[in-house]
Amino acid sequence: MTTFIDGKAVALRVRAQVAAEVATLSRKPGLATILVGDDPASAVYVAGKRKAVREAGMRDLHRYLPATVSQGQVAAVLDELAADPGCDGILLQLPLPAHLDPGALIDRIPAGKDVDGLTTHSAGLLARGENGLRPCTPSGVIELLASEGVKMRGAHAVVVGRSSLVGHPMAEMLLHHDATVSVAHKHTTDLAALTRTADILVVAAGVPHLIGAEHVKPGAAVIDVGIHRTPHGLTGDVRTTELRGIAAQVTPVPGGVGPMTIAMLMANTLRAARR
Ligand SMILES: NC(=O)C1=CN([C@@H]2O[C@H](COP(=O)(O)OP(=O)(O)OC[C@H]3O[C@@H](n4cnc5c(N)ncnc54)[C@H](OP(=O)(O)O)[C@@H]3O)[C@@H](O)[C@H]2O)C=CC1
Ligand SMILES: Nc1nc(=O)c2c([nH]1)NC[C@@H]1CN(c3ccc(C(=O)N[C@@H](CCC(=O)O)C(=O)O)cc3)C=[N+]21
Repeated sequence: MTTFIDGKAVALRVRAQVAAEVATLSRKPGLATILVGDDPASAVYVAGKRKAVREAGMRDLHRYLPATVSQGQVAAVLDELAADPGCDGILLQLPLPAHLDPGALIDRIPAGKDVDGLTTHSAGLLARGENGLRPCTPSGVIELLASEGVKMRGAHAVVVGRSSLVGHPMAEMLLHHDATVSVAHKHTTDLAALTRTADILVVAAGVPHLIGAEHVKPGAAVIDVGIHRTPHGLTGDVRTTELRGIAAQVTPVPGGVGPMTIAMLMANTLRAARR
């Protein structure tokens, strides 16, 4: 039996809880999403985040900047939001146009407002296992595993991908939950041999349909982070239908990790506002 994990349902639960707590606050938390340029996928994601902000009873402090904006102009917007006491969280949507330096811009976000968990400061707190704001997508994956009762302690977790947005923080968080963690990337020599040893397999490679039946140990939990827009709709990095009867749990795309990313962003914004 293979369970399809309903990320949308778990996400709605998290968001309802955040909204209930927001309703008790004397001041509404404010989240600033910053969208630079006209990448259509980014526009969809930011629209989803803004809708969640409104539904949580928070203030939407969205900023749009044209693709031609300079590094200095983006920095000025970030500095203004950093100084604004009504702004509790700042999210700079990635990817940025190629002439901008994302690392330098992200690091202008004060640690207390870093609801995306992507600054050098937040990454350092995660590496040291200290309290801080954590990246939303890997937090959402941990939440999904916990909600399904998947045991992390002592499990062999394999993370495919090592980006600072997903794979790397994912591996660190699984390590903090006492999993034994392996991280695969483009130079991994035999991907299938490694992934077949995984009790928990998190795939964030950005390669459509990379992972199939030949990569999965019977009884494993398989989490598909990948998102790709095709003429036939959204698809992930995992050939999910092949895993029926093999994996114990799999996440669908859409309706798996994506909605959790947005839910954890709401949770992080509430946390940032409380501090
Ligand atoms: N559902 C959600 O909420 C989110 C979904 N995503 C999606 O997740 C995917 C990954 O995103 P992101 O981490 O930003 O992507 P990146 O392109 O930044 O990173 C991809 C990682 O996968 C590794 N990789 C690529 N090809 C292979 C391969 N054939 N075998 C093993 N490893 C490989 C790369 O290795 P190397 O380091 O060697 O180059 C790299 O570390 C994308 O599809 C993205 O759209 C992203 C964020 C949130
Ligand atoms: N600074 C930054 N922070 C991010 O968190 C960030 C980012 N940049 N860049 C791009 C990725 C991608 N991402 C997603 C968010 C929601 C869905 C989501 O809601 N997906 C729905 C489908 C929505 C749809 O696309 O129609 C689902 O999977 O069911 C997906 C992906 C956040 N990212």
